[in-house]
Amino acid sequence: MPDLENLGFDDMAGNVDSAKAPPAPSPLRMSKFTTAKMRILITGGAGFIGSHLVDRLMEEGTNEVIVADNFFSGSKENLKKWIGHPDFELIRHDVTETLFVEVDQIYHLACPASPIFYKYNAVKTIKTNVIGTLNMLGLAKRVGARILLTSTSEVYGDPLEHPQTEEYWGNVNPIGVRSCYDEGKRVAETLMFDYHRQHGVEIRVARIFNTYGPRMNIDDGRVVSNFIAQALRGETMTVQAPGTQTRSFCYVSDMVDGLYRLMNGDHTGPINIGNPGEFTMLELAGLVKELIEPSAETKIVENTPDDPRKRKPDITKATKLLGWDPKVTLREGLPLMAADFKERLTGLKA
Ligand SMILES: O=C(O)[C@H]1O[C@H](OP(=O)(O)OP(=O)(O)OC[C@H]2O[C@@H](n3ccc(=O)[nH]c3=O)[C@H](O)[C@@H]2O)[C@H](O)[C@@H](O)[C@@H]1O
Repeated sequence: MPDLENLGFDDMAGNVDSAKAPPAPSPLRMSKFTTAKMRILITGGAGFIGSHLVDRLMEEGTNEVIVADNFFSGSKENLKKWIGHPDFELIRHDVTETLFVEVDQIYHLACPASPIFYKYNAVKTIKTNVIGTLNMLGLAKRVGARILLTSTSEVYGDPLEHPQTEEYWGNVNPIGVRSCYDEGKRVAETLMFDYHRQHGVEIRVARIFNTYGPRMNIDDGRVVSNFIAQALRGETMTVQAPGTQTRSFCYVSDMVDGLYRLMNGDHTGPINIGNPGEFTMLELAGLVKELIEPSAETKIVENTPDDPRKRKPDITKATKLLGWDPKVTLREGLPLMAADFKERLTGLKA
């Protein structure tokens, strides 16, 4: 039996004994704690998943939300309904620089997530993952905040185990073109557990699997957004060879619910959050044709290096420890995303 506590994993009951008591919030924050709203920082909150999380937290009405985003891939447009709200603040900030705010919780999402975007400036991507996570952990330690990292299924690399459980250590190329992201997130996870063991910081680590839904950048470059945009523009859908590689697609509202439950539950993780429905890229293209644009055609194009051949989360832990399971099927979610893309592409909605 491995020493789970020293590995940083939850035991089967999902508990990790901290080596230390968590750092205490500042006296001012403490004094207001029972009366003030929960103050929550979301790094990357102007992005696709981040902005949906902002909606969820703002709609509760019991939170103050601060978004820090450098707008590399995120957009103010995603947050426009909250700008000017007294409980909402938007800061143009790059997480590779330190940030001083007094908060109770930190959702640390900031990082470009589409392969095209994260490979564009690989050095910046790894700095974001390493220095950005160090900065946010330093903040969490100083103010006694609980911090949640959105890690990724990419920590499993091109997996040799299928489906992937949280105990699988992965098969990752440390020097490839994707390494800035997948190795970057692996280091970020290490930093989270080191701050937890050494300094008692309260951590939560989610491993996010492919997520889709309204508000994704139309030219984001990921497969669901590409296929839908191509189908709606009358272009041919580009299936990267061989087309039999698989992914499991989670609708964004399910993802946000999983992150929220993880943050507010008692388990550090890492916990897989994803929809275990598994599809080949050819099947996905077939669904887009069937559900969105019957005239859409597909063509096979060249793939990129180190593309994982298969990916599917084992969500036993999320179900058991968080009471979470995804509700929206791909058949239900694709038309919802297509409706949003259609509105934006035809300019009906600014
Ligand atoms: O969500 C995840 O778990 C991770 O997956 C993504 O990486 P990837 O799965 O490669 O995402 P896509 O770029 O959407 O590619 C998925 C598959 O679709 C294929 N693809 C992509 C684009 C396209 O036009 N056509 C196409 O067939 C790719 O070859 C790949 O096999 C992102 O890198 C990460 O942000 C994220 O953490």
